Amino acid sequence: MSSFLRRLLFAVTRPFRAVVAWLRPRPGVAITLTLVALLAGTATLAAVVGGGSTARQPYKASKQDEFTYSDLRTAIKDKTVKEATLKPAELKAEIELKDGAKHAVGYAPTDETLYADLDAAGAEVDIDTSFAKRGFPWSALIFIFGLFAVIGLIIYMQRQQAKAQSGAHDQHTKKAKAQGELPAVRFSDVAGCDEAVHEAAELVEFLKAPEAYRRLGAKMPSGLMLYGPPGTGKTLLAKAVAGEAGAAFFAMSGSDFVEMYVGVGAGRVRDLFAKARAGTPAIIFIDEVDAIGAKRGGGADGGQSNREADQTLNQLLVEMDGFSGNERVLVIAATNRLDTLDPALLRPGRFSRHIHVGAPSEEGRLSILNVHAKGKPLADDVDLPQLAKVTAGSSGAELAEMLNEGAIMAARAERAVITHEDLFEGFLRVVAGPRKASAMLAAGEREAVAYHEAGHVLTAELCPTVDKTLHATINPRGQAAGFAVVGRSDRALHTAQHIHEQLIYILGGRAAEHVIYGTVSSGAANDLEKANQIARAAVEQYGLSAAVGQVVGMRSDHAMATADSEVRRIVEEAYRDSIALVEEHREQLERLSQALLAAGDIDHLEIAAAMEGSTPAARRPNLQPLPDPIPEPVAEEPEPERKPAGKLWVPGPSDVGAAIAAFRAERHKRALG
Ligand SMILES: Nc1ncnc2c1ncn2[C@@H]1O[C@H](COP(=O)(O)OP(=O)(O)OP(=O)(O)O)[C@@H](O)[C@H]1O
Ligand SMILES: [Zn+2]
Repeated sequence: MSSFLRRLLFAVTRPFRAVVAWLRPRPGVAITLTLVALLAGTATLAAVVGGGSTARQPYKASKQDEFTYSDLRTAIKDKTVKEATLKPAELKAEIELKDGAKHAVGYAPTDETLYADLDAAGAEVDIDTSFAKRGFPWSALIFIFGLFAVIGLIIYMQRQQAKAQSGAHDQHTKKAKAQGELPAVRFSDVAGCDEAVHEAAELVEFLKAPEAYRRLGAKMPSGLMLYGPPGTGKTLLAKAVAGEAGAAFFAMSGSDFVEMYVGVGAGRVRDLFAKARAGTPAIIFIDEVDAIGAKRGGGADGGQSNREADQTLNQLLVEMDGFSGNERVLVIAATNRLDTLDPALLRPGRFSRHIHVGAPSEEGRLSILNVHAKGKPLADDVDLPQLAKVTAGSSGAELAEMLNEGAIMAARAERAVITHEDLFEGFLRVVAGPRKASAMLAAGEREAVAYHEAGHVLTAELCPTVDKTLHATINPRGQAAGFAVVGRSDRALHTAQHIHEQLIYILGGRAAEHVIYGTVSSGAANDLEKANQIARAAVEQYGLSAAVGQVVGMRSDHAMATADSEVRRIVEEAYRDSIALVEEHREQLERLSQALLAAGDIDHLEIAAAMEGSTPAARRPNLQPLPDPIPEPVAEEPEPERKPAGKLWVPGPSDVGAAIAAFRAERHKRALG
């Protein structure tokens, strides 16, 4: 069989195979459908045989046959009919006269005596019930058509459902499926992960000039695995590889393969590779590869979806094993969790090259901000290096989103440029969600939240190894009633001193509530949980407890009891110090909470102003001396009429400060009235 024929056959039988594949795991549906089909088929057949439904047209004799109905009646009367065959389906009688002449004649459906009369006239009468020659069996055809329509509809609905589940990826997928795109993305668009870019660049050389490598016997790697936290630019990097190499980009997500019927996922893999091979050089990008490439067998969900994933994974491995090393096709897969992948995927010849795409460093964040700030008019007060500093822990996607949200804020306010305030609001939206205007807290609650957040801010200011608060708010956002954004630095300190201070800060909110009200609200439970986690890690992972010692991972009852009591001791000591710090700086606490109550949120300059009067000498002896807590000299612009009453407003470094102050005063009024 020629390959064309084979392909034709494949294409023609595809819908049937899809139906069968879909029905195979659903025996209930299959049996029901078969029963319905059998019943309906029998009913149709009966209707057709009975001839009940079709309107019958009397038989019309041809021109040559002049024998008419009245001739037949005459022949009956004369008893000259030898044989007669009645065909009620066609309202036709076939007559053989005794003289041997044969005729066909039509009769009326109302003619009920014809049979009896012929019989009485001594003719041999036969009734032919066959319907072969009657009109086309439309009802049967309509029925079959309807059956297919119903099956089609069921399948269509299933697909729609699967599509809805696989969500946003699908549109993207469809585009890529139709034909590989040639991305305009370049390596210069991928910032903050130079090592990953460097490694990927090698493969671009391979794709561009394979001969140079082949001459030396080098084989093109068939797969590249990108791994790292979400939003760090894995998709972007894969696109850039395609863009740099001038390769067609075919993208699919692992979940697209799985939420299909058994066998369809594997078919999609086959299609994808066939398309890519037809248009080399090509990049096949499989996002969320863990959806199909998770360790086989012992899956958590066990059942159907797993079998489907296994088939899809097998097909992927088969396709990759089929690479001869001459195809200029590179498969790039991305995952957040390398450790959950099936080892078969990571073997040489498959995804043997792994590139880590990690969360960006401060320097990396700055270059990502620069990339995405292109084409966005920024106000003079925007300080990208400062933003890179305060966004520690943010991914590239979050930074891009922050700039975008900032631009939206500026556009909404009909500003020509994007201000620092816009960007910071954008940042808060990304990390905590939009401000909840509807979820205003009751006055009492608001005050408690203000003290709580002020406690965090205050203790952070007083602890030298804890990063200082950049922004604190008691305006509910996302899930939180209030929170403090702390300028996390990238360093991970795990000294006893750092952990002690970190705990003082985390428990600072509870400490403030305790000092002011004597009780602690339920909203602070989360802090306690976090403090316990950190203390446990200090004891069990970092070996920071003398009583437990340097043994990691011991499991005796006694050791566990000792560890528990050590965790409790560490947390309690921190809480004690936290309360002491808050009590000693009650004045600053009051000023911070007053500022929060008045303005809703305060930034690092306002915090610095509220902290005035706190001196290193006033701090606990077990804390290191602090540097000056005021990070920047505060400008003294006299603009008293714009200040909201009773609030610590310190104008920012540029003239937007006035506008923000007015905006804040307005909001303040709304919040109170
Ligand atoms: N390193 C980076 N440089 C520039 N932009 C980036 C970077 N990382 C992320 N972005 C921005 O974030 C967007 C989303 O990133 P991308 O989809 O590549 O992340 P991902 O690592 O594939 O995420 P996921 O694991 O969720 O699939 C990109 O289109 C880009 O605008
Ligand atoms: Zn808290």
